[in-house]
Amino acid sequence: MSETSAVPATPSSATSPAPPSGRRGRTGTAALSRAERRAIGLQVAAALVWVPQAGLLAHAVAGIADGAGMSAALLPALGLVLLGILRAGLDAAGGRLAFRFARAELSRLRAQAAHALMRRSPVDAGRATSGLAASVLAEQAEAVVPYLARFRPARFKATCVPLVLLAFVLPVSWAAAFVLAFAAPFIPLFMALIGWRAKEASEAQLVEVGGMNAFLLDRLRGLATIRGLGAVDATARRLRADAESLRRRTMVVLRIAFMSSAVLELFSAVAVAMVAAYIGLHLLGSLDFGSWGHRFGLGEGLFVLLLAPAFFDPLRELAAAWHDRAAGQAALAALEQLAEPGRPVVGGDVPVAPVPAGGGAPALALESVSFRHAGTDAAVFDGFDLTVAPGEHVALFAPSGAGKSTLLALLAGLAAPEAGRILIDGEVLTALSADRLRARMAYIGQQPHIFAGTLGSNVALGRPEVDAPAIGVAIRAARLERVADARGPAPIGEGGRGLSGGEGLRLALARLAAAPSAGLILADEPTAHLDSGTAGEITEALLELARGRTLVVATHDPVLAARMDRIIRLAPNGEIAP
Ligand SMILES: Nc1ncnc2c1ncn2[C@@H]1O[C@H](COP(=O)(O)OP(=O)(O)OP(=O)(O)O)[C@@H](O)[C@H]1O
Repeated sequence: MSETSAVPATPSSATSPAPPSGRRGRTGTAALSRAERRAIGLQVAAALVWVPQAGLLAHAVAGIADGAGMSAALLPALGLVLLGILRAGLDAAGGRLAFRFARAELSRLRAQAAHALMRRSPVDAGRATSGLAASVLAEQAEAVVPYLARFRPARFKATCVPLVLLAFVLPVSWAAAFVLAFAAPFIPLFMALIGWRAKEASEAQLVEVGGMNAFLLDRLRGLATIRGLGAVDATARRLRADAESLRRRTMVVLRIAFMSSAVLELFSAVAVAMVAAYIGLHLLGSLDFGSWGHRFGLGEGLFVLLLAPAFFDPLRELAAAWHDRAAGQAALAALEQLAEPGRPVVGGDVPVAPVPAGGGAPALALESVSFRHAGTDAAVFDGFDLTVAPGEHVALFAPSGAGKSTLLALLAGLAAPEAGRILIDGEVLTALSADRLRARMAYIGQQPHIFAGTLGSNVALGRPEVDAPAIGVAIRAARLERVADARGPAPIGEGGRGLSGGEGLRLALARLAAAPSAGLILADEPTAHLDSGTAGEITEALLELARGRTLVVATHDPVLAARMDRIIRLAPNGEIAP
């Protein structure tokens, strides 16, 4: 644990997204919701308006051909226009509804994944890297919208609209219906075959995009180290190779998408041409079969001919949206993976009211605590016991890897012990009590995270009760006045760029100073990597702030340890050394 900072640890802040509704499965898009059903229903209705339109058109042309004159076509033309307006309206309304539904669903899935990420323990090594999480949540997740707004309505239209049109063609000519019905299954068949390849290619492409984003973000963060090691060229080469590989994968996805539409166009063009040839020959009297024993006229023939291309329209639409399916499903899978619960922090769901100052210094007790990190066999603690009196200052003094940071994480409820109990002020740390108890703690990590912003905003961290005078007091308590005077309102760079290590730690102490309700301070090696003079100043400031509070400090610094009331020596196997 290294990036948490000295703030009262309240993961379930007011800004946390609500827990997922559980209305559906985790990526739950299998069943249709009411909003989606309505959107699809409107789009299907819009497609079916073509049936009366085709009927009117065929009737008007047949009338003109029979010598009824242009005036007989006026009424059908008016009907055609009105139906056209209705069709456009239904289509637009259905499209808008589907888009709105898709955006709402995407927000829900994003909130669900963000919630799961937030709930995942910082000691869980399986947690997605921040680059990957940012890439999935911000970029890849967008592929869910065309999948829900375009592909799914298109799939429903492709299953029901052709059947309805067939029901209108069949009474006129079973031969024309047969040609359409025969050609139709080839299209989904070939598209499915191509689709499997498309899905694979699209998933590989998404993995590549995610990997490249994660790589880029990590390298940007470590730019100074890369420069220091003279690895700029190697990093640039790797990035270029990644970009080239991504280009190749994108081309594969596009090639497959083009191929699927070519297959569709081929089958639909052949089928429509066959229907047209059949109708023409039938009208000329050269082909007598296929019309239930009677010869259909120009009107009926034209009606069937107009329905034939419309029969393939939904399939064409499905083919156009086919690529959305692969990308959308891959994005849903990525979001689902982010939403995996993993190893959660204890609690994290219970809203906590602000804790009034002066709650007192709590006592601590660990009773037979056992813990091992996920994916490791060796237990860091096995039946570990410890008690700390209220207001006591203790040092966890141990060599590297003995479990000091893990112990602090357990005390903060950032991970649950496998066995045993942790009591804070006599209250067992459980999912129900953790948020409340955490609101009385402050945590100073080895490298406090510093956000891009002013010094003051970094001290306040959005806490409404930390106003300008409180920030001033906190800055003085942490002995940061010199930095504050020099900086004024100038922003600090992200990650503390422009601040020294000691100043960064003092900023963490200022955050602590602005949290008077935190009766328990957990500090993880606050003097590590500092020169002895700065370490001494940090020690003094910490001790001053910890007056009247319980303090647990993990350290290998004998000078800091000597200033505590008690030193607890941890052996490398996580036991208290004699
Ligand atoms: N997230 C993690 N996943 C798996 N193993 C971990 C994880 N964090 C720590 N460990 C392992 O658990 C053991 C205790 O680690 P911990 O960080 O608590 O030690 P520490 O005493 O704080 O060390 P240091 O002084 O170097 O910070 C080590 O063997 C470490 O390799």
